[in-house]
Amino acid sequence: MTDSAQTSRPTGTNPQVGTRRDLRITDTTLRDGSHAMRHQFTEQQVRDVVRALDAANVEVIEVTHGDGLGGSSFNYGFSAVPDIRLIEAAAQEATQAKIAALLLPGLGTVRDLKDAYAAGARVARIATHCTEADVSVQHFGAAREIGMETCGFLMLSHRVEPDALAHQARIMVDAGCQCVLVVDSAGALILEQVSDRVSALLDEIGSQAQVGYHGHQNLSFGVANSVLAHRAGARQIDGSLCGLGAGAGNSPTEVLVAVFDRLGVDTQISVDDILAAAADVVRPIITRLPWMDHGSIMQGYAGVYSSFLLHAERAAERYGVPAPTLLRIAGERGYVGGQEDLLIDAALELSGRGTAEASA
Ligand SMILES: CC[C@H](O)CC(=O)C(=O)O
Ligand SMILES: [Mn+2]
Repeated sequence: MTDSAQTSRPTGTNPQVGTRRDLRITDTTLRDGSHAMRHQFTEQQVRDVVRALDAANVEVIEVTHGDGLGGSSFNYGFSAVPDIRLIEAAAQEATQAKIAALLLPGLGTVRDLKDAYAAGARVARIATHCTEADVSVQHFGAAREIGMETCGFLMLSHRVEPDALAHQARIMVDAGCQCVLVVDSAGALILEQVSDRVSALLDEIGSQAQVGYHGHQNLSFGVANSVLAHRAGARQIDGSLCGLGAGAGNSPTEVLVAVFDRLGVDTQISVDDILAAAADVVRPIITRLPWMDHGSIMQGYAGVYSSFLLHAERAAERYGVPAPTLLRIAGERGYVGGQEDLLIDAALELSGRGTAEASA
C-alpha cells in the first residue's frame, strides 16, 4: 500500500513548509544531542555536522544547548561554547538548510530569540510543558514579528489525554505557531497513543497549522511511532543522527530516512549521504552513545523527562543510591522539566539522610 493511500488527513495550510516534501525531517543532533554530550559541542563539531546534514538535504537543523537558548546554567549544565556562536557557525555552513533554535519560556527570553535570529536562526521552536502552552504566547508573537517560522513543542505529551493536548495546541496556534509537535519527552508513548494525539491535534488545528512528532527511544518505539504519526497526518518529524539525544536517545535520523524511503514517503533526503553523516561524522564524536539501559528504559516505563537521565546518575552517584529508583520516583511524583533539582531531594530521602541536609 502506498503512503498516500493510508493518509486521509489534511496537511495543513502553512505556506512556508511541506511544499516539496511529503514529510519534513528536522534534525536535532546539535540540540537534543547536546544533552548526551553534556553540552560540550565544539564549534568545529557543529560545522562538521551541519555540513553533512546540509549535503544530505536536511531542511531544518536545530542548534542550541539541550535545554534551549539560555539553558547554559548551573542547574542544567554549562555549554562549552555559547549558543549564539554555535548558531552563527551553523548558519555559515548551511547552504540550503534552515537553522532552528529551541527556547523554553522562562529559561530563554524574547531577547535571546532576537539574538538567535541575528545569528542566523530562521525557525523558532518554543517548548512548554504539555499543560502550559499559555506561557509561549509572547514568544510566538515575537518570533512571527521578526519573520521566523514557528514550531511548538508540547513536552511530556503522554501526561495528558489527546483532547487536552489538542486544547493546548490551539493556544499555540492562536499565538502564531505554524506546527505543533507531539513531544514524547519520556519515550513513553506506544503506537496508537501517538497517532491518537496527532489525530486530535489535526482535528483542532489542521486547517491552520501542521502537526509533528518528536520521539525518544526509551521503549524503542521512536521510529515505529514516527511512521504511525505520519500515517495519522503528521508532516514534521524529528530525528537525531545515531539517535544522539537525551535518555535512550531520539529516533535516529538515518533510520527514519531509510524507513520512509522504503515506504515511498518523499523526505528529499539522500539515504546514502545521511547514513554517511551518521557513521562518519557523528559516531566518532560521541562520548556516550545513548542506549536503552536500566535508567533510560525506566524513564520510558515511568514517564520521566529524558533529560533527567544524567542529572539522576549524578545525584545517584553522589548519594549512593540507584539511579533507576530515583527515576521511578520522579515518574511517580510527576516531576516536569525544570525540576531537576528535586532529584537531589529524592536521592537524599532514599539515602536515609532526609532533605534537611540538602541545604547544609
Ligand atoms: C528542552 C528540554 C527537552 O530536551 C526538549 C525535548 O527535546 C523533549 O522534551 O523531548
Ligand atoms: Mn527530546
